Amino acid sequence: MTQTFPGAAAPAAGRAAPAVALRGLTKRFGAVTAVDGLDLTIEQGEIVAFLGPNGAGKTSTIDMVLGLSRPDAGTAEVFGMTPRSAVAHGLVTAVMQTGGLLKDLTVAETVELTAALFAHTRPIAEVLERAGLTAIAGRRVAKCSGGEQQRLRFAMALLPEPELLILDEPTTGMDVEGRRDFWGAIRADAERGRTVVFATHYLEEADAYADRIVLVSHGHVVADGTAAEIKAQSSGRLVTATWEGVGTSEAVGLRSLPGVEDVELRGDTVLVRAKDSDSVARHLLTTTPARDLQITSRGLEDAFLALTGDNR
Ligand SMILES: Nc1ncnc2c1ncn2[C@@H]1O[C@H](COP(=O)(O)OP(=O)(O)OP(=O)(O)O)[C@@H](O)[C@H]1O
Repeated sequence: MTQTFPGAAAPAAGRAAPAVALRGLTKRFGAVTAVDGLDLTIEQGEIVAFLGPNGAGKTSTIDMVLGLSRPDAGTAEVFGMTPRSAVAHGLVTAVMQTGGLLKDLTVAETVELTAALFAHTRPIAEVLERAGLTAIAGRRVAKCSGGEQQRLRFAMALLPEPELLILDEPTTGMDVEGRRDFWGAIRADAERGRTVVFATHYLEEADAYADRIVLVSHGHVVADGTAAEIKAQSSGRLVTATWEGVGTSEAVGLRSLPGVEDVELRGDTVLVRAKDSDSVARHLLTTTPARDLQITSRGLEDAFLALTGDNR
């Protein structure tokens, strides 16, 4: 995808710079290493969930991507430039969890006041519409629900029409309906090609709204891929088949296939746990009398616990 940014440094010849490029990113707070040599590239247009348990280093990483803090080692680049430069160019904005709202203003007044801080913004009516706030534009912030307040922060973040939108645990404390409306607005907006990165510790949110999940634990990336890939990575898949008369020698044969982790026999049923379920299925169907194949993957929750060592 080729994009041009007014006033921004030209991207590397012939190719758009990644939205985010983190190399060996490290942040320490005294004895605590919050971010520990983190490497990550996010291409333009991706919707990425930054998923991890409490204290994994999500907020510390985001703060460095936004230029709010400096790495102790490594580098953070946003669209090929320093984070501060990207923020100054209006290329990146953020929706944070709390703060930044004046309770006595209305929704529209809040957006108008924020717009006055930028040299150029999208029309106010348009950002209110995109954040699903038109119907409550005249409502005082104090009367808005948690979900409506987050959509207001989203509207404020949309004003400079950023290329990259960063959300740090944006739905903490929201009810189910508020979350659904909030993500509905974000997803609809992302269809325009905006890059979206959000930190969360809600598995279901990462699964439902991200194209790609970057799982972090103890300050570094422990898994990276689609929800399905991450599930497969930690626990593999279970291939179950009916194989009349299957015995120990057949089980030993299956066990020797590449990527097979475990084989279990239950009467005429064989259960094979494997990283590469496709090749197991192919083997069973083409070289054995096995039939009634089923392939199932374990849940993202299992993957999360296995990969992060989190014992919530
Ligand atoms: N300003 C700070 N001073 C000291 N320690 C800090 C500071 N900020 C973060 N930490 C520590 O760094 C580690 C990573 O924290 P961080 O907030 O980045 O994690 P997180 O993944 O965002 O967690 P959460 O989901 O709870 O927000 C934690 O151990 C935290 O206590």
